[in-house]
Amino acid sequence: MSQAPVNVTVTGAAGQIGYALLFRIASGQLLGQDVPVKLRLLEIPQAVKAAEGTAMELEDGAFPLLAGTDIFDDPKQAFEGTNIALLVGARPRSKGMERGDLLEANGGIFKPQGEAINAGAADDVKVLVVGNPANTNALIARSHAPDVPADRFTAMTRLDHNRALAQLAKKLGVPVTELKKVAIWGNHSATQYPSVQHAEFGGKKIADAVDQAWLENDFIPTVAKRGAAIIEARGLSSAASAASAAIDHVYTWVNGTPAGDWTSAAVVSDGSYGVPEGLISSFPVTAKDGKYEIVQGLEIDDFSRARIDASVAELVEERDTVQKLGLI
Ligand SMILES: NC(=O)C1=CN([C@@H]2O[C@H](COP(=O)(O)OP(=O)(O)OC[C@H]3O[C@@H](n4cnc5c(N)ncnc54)[C@H](O)[C@@H]3O)[C@@H](O)[C@H]2O)C=CC1
Ligand SMILES: O=C([O-])CC(=O)C(=O)O
Repeated sequence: MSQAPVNVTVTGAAGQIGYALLFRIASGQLLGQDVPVKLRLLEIPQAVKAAEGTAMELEDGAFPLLAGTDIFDDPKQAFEGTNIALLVGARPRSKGMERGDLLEANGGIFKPQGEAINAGAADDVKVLVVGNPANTNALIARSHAPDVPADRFTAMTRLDHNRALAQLAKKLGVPVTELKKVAIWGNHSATQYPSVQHAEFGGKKIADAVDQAWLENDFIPTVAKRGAAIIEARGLSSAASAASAAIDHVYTWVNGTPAGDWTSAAVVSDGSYGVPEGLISSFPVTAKDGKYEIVQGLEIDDFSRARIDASVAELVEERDTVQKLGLI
């Protein structure tokens, strides 16, 4: 360990995603095998004891890159000096509950966390919001962190991106590594638009290899409703796959996307593709020098346009709701 440890704050550390995520961070998969990390866990007071148990197990892992684990129940302390903030803690959706129902319940969590990030995080802080409704929770946190550059606030649609890759690989009978330029647009919700308009496999266009009916009736709904299908099957929402996607999102943010490909992340819109400025919407993005950037100049066909607009309309609605609730 030659360099100083990177401070990584994880909220909801005693939850199911936390349990899958922390050990992968400690093993070096978040930032790289030569980067020591210090964990700062945030939980609500009732769950601090459980977080302490997880911290004991982290200790028992004897991870060479783990420089220590601290536990807090106060966001101000948890985000002090943090370089990477993973905002996981929220109330998960239970059977039959829609994301809209969660806005009010979760909004209150993300305001104080945004304020704490603004007050105490390191200058280079990068924030990933996982807790649902992730895009709008990120919007709330960001609106209470006016001193932090807008491009440091992101929400997770990498799980949707990975789900799309998996479905396409299965359909086409190719490994996921062959697939390029798949994109998730819009909200991390059932309205999201998983797009293959520009996607390729082995140099060929995916849109030419699958029929439109399969895309519309099978692929898009399967990816967009996968979260609900996992809840139906497991009785609990996705956890290990969500943790894995959070690792991918941050690793890519820090280490970059490969040439000739992109990934998907919800980032603050600059007005690109008609998405209102300031909304946190998923786009195809590249990462370079520690920055995510929206891929520019893509031609958007009519089918894609309608799907993007529908999901963005939902984001506008969520924004208007939290505005009315005084959360932004
Ligand atoms: N963006 C995405 O792709 C995905 C998002 N999710 C979302 O991630 C969130 C977490 O999921 P799970 O770990 O399964 O939930 P969980 O219920 O197992 O854990 C949530 C944890 O957050 C803690 N918590 C609640 N309020 C907090 C606060 N104010 N500060 C710190 N911690 C707090 C709880 O005590 C609990 O330990 C949910 O909102 C879920 O819907 C889940 C899967 C995918
Ligand atoms: O649907 C949920 O609540 C969990 C989630 O976000 C997902 O699995 O994509």
